[in-house]
This record gives sequence, structure tokens and C-alpha cells, in this order.
Amino acid sequence: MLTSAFHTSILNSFSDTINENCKILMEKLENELDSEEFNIYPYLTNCALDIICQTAMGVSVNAQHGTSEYMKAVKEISRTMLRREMNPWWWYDSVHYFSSNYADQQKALKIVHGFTDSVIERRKLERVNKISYSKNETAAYGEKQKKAFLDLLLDMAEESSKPFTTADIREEVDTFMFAGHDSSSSATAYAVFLLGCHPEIQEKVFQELYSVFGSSDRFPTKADISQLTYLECVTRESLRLYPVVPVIGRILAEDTELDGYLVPAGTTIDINISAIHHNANHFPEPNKFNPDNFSPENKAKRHPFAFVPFAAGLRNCIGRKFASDEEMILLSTLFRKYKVVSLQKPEELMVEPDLVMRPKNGIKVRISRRQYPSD
Ligand code: HEM
Repeated sequence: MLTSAFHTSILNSFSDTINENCKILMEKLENELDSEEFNIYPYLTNCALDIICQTAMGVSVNAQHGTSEYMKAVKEISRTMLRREMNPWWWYDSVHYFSSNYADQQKALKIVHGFTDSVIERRKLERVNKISYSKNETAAYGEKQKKAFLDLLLDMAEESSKPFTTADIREEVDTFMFAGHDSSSSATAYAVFLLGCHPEIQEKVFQELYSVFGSSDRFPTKADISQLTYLECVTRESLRLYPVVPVIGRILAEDTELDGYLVPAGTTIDINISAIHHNANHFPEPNKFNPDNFSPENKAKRHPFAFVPFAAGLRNCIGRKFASDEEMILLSTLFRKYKVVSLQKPEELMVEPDLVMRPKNGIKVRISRRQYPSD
């Protein structure tokens, strides 16, 4: 159901939403111009949350403007899942049910489900009454009243012979929400961090941006983005060094030979994406940040599965294009406007496992406004 909603033409319609939220992010960052040091990670996470909420449900939770109950609950659910994973006693349902973690999780789930259900019910009613979406809700979608992901699901549900309950639809919307905000904001955060550590590479990115945009601060178009080939290499190289989903699990469908060992069908295996990305046979200096690893020549020389941040095969990431577009828009806007200096060294940056691999102590940076020749 989700996959068909990710048709390219639909993804393109989300770029207005990304741009509008990116503009708010830039305004918020203005307040940090005088800071000696600040953590840019929460800014990126809140921006990603607003983007995903608007694209998923067509409503804003205004995460960038404050703290909504829904936003806190989304974060709390991630935290309770992680706490459970870290505490083997809680792997048993019967023990977990009596824990405070379970109570916290249920409380947060109630808020999240209640919010999603109310949006779905309201949308369904509007469709029955053929009321077009209210002005506030569509403002982010521009004049043409672009549909949210939820509307596409409701279209599909109406056309399907199988009845869909609100809970079925809610599950799809929640999957989109949870898979889509932490992953893309962390990916963007690591790219910002690495560019902040490597001024010479940041300068090269800026020169590319300048060649496409000049000193304009206009929203990037699809055509602009397709010209930013070096920035694209930067985003890939960042995901290579910091794959935000570092390990995935699979159950073997058939007997498989691995390194001379026969692993029987039905075995659960972990695939260590981070280790694949740091394999010196594929990336000669595996710990060095080198965007040229993704130049067309270097890419052509490598095995196609040497770089798999979005997994591969049937259950790969369906939000890959969305995530890449979002990251390119955010980075191309941010680095046109600001110079970024990272105040942590790569060896000091601690990562912690959550639903995705997050920077444990955030991303500490200092920013200054870019000077253009006409300034
Ligand atoms: C840089 C950002 C992202 C990365 C690195 C990433 C990575 C991944 C990976 C590795 C998987 C496979 C997980 C597994 O098999 O256990 C996955 C699945 C998935 N991702 Fe992403 N993702 C990103 C962004 C997004 C976004 C923005 C969305 C939605 C808008 C999204 C939606 C999904 C969904 C729905 C699945 C499950 C697909 C399925 O089970 O068939 N992802 N992602």
C-alpha cells in the first residue's frame, strides 16, 4: 500500500512543503548567529518532524515553533522502545507489561494514535462532504492544494475492494512518520557535521551552489538539485561513514552459504551495513571523509552492494528518494546562507543507537553568514 503512494510524481509535489519548512529553519538559525556554540541537531529534527507531519497527514504540529504534545509523544515512543531493547528483562511481554516503561509507552501511544485517528476521521468526513481542505492546512502545499500522503491512502482505500479500517490507515501513516523523520534528520545532521569539520570540502560545495544559484536565496528547483552533483556525493559519503540505520535483520528464505558455512533457511541474520561501508576492499581509506568516493568513475568500479544505506532487495527503504530530496534541499539552502564550523572532532562525536543512530551529544557548531561578492 505504501509503495504506490511513493510514486515519483507524488514525491515531487512534496518539495514545496520541504522548502517552506526549510525557510522556517533558516529563520530560526538566524537567532544563533551570535552564539559561540550551539546544537544544530534539534533544529534539524524539528524541521524534519514538521515536514513529515505535513506530508503524511496534511497538518502541521509546529514542531519548529514550540513543543506540541504530539511531538513529545513521538519522541517518547522512540525512547521507550530503545529502553526496552536495552533491558533484556523487558523482552518478555509479561514482565514488560508491569513496568513503568510500558506505562510511559502506552501513554505516549494514546496521544499519537488519538491525534492520527482524529486527523483521519476529519479527512474522511471532509471527503464525504466534499469540503476542500481548510486554508491553514493547505498553505504549505501551495495554490494547487497538493494531497498529503494520507489523502493518497484514502483514495486507495476507496478504490480497493477490501475494506480499510481507520486503524489500518493509521498504521500506514504511523510507519511513514516513524521511519521518516529521525532517519532523514540524522542523515542531514551528519552531513552538516562532516562539512563543518572539512572547510575545504565545504568551500567546494559552496562554489558549486554559487555556480547554480549565484547569490539568490530562492527555493531550489528539481533542475537545480540535479546540477548539484558534488553535494550529492557529500550526502552519500556522509551516509557511508554514518549509516543512520547501521544494522538490519533478515530471515533467510533458503539455505545460504556464507564464507564457507552453510546457514539454514529460517535463520535470523543481522546485516551490518556500517561494516560493509567501512570495508577497505571497497573504500581504500574507509575512515576518511572523501566525497570523491562517489564520483561516477569510482562508483562504476565498485560492487553495487558495497554501499547500502537504504538496504537492498524487496524490503529496501521506500522513502529513499524522499529522504534524498529533503537532504539536498536542506543542505543546499543552509550552505548558501551560512558557513558552518563543527566544534567536535570526528573522534569526539559519540553516536547512540535509537530507532536510528543518533549523535549522542548533538552536533555542536558555530555559524556565520556567507558573504557574497555584491554584499
Ligand atoms: C536518510 C534517510 C533514511 C535512511 C538511511 C533509511 C534507511 C532505511 C533502511 C535501511 C530500511 C530497511 C530497514 C529494515 O529492513 O529493517 C528502511 C525501511 C523503510 N523506510 Fe527508510 N530510510 C530513510 C528515510 C526514510 C523516509 C524519509 C521514509 C518515509 C518518508 C522512510 C520510510 C521507510 C519505510 C516505510 C520502510 C519500511 C519498508 C518495508 O518494510 O518494506 N525512510 N529505511
